[in-house]
Amino acid sequence: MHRHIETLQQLSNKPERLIIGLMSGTSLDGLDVALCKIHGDGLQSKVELLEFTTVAYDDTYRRLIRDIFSRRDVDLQQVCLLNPWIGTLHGEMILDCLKTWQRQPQEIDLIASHGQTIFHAPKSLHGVTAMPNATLQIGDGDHVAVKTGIITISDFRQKHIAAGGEGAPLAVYGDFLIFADNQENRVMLNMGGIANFTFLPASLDAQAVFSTDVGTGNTLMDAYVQKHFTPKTYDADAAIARAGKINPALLGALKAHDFFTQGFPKTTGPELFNLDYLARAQVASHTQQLSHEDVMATLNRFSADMIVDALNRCAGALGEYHLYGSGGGVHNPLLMDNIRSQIPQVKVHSTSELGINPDAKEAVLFALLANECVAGGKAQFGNAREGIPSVTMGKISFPD
Ligand SMILES: Nc1ncnc2c1ncn2[C@@H]1O[C@H](COP(=O)(O)OP(=O)(O)OP(=O)(O)O)[C@@H](O)[C@H]1O
Ligand SMILES: CC(=O)N[C@H]1[C@@H]2OC[C@@H](O2)[C@@H](O)[C@@H]1O[C@H](C)C(=O)O
Repeated sequence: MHRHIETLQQLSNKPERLIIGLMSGTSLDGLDVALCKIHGDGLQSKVELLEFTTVAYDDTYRRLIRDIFSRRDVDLQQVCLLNPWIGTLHGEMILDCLKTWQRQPQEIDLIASHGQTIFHAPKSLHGVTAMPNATLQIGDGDHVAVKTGIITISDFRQKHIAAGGEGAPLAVYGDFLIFADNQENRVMLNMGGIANFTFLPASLDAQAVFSTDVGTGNTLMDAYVQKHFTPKTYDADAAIARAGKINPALLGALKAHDFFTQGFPKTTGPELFNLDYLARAQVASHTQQLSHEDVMATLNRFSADMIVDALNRCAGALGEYHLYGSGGGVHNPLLMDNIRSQIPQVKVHSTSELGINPDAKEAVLFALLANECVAGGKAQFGNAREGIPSVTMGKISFPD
């Protein structure tokens, strides 16, 4: 037997595994690195988050990715070059984290690498009937494995698409395993660049669990700040949005898109929600002259309203529920106020109350998916129903 296959077999029999989960999202703020101790698998999984860091990307990384990110007219050579380059860079970042945490690479059982999404094209976006749902993450896993010497599991989204999903949101798989609770209905709301939520019924009925993207989290606000408030990259503590007033005409125009009337589950990205989207809404609502502050106040409210709208549209299925927030959006106080004030009946918490740092949740999710890949595969998510197929995700890369 190949020694790495033997290692995998031993790993799968261990009571607990040390897994580094990585997430690099649409905000391009940095690489989230979560060192997790995962005990067991499937619905018996228990996660202890031992360490968490976001390694900030420098301007070069941001510029190189922005040149190709969610754009249809890219230099294909650059995409090809960035694929191994990002893999190696992420590997180096992990080695730096391990040094800081005073850990040796040999102690780590697995790396779970999401890679960098550069284009996400569900059918609802590309509209080409003969073509499937599609998504592309770069930062190849072989390069992460060779750089770190650690077996790496990567490219989780392709299996989901192959089995009938849109390649996202995958949050449902991890959320169900570690946050489902038989005492309360829970909604796990993540607000990164894009906002999504997972519904976890107290019945623990896998058929009733679902997950969906709902629209923008921070992506439009970030893009607007980066364009008009350089060198700021986001609206820290909503200082800019708080100085402005919501413009109802622009808000209405932002909401007037078919994406919001489509049923759930659905996925989206900055391929749809970008500055062109905003510009079209400004033209349609004759609001091109608005102050930057008013635009920001309106964008903030837009994210909140579409999150609340999606929650309310699902309200029949949700019943009474507790909302647990995660992702960078929980640090935007105006966004949180705009959500809370519209659903006063709902108790709003942070995932930190469930033992997981809200900034780390998505990286932890990928560690759980890697754990399932080597040791699980038994949890059922509703028998391949649309959007949540019961499949094992990820590709395995050996370090040599
Ligand atoms: N103090 C703060 N005030 C306002 N916004 C904040 C603050 N801290 C973080 N954010 C927002 O959170 C964003 C980062 O969120 P996060 O890291 O969850 O995104 P991501 O993982 O890249 O996104 P996605 O998961 O959708 O791809 C920042 O770009 C910013 O908009
Ligand atoms: C294609 C892609 O990278 N999508 C991300 C993005 O960020 C949030 C939202 O859009 C979600 O659908 C997804 O990530 C999380 C981790 C998910 O799959 O659950």
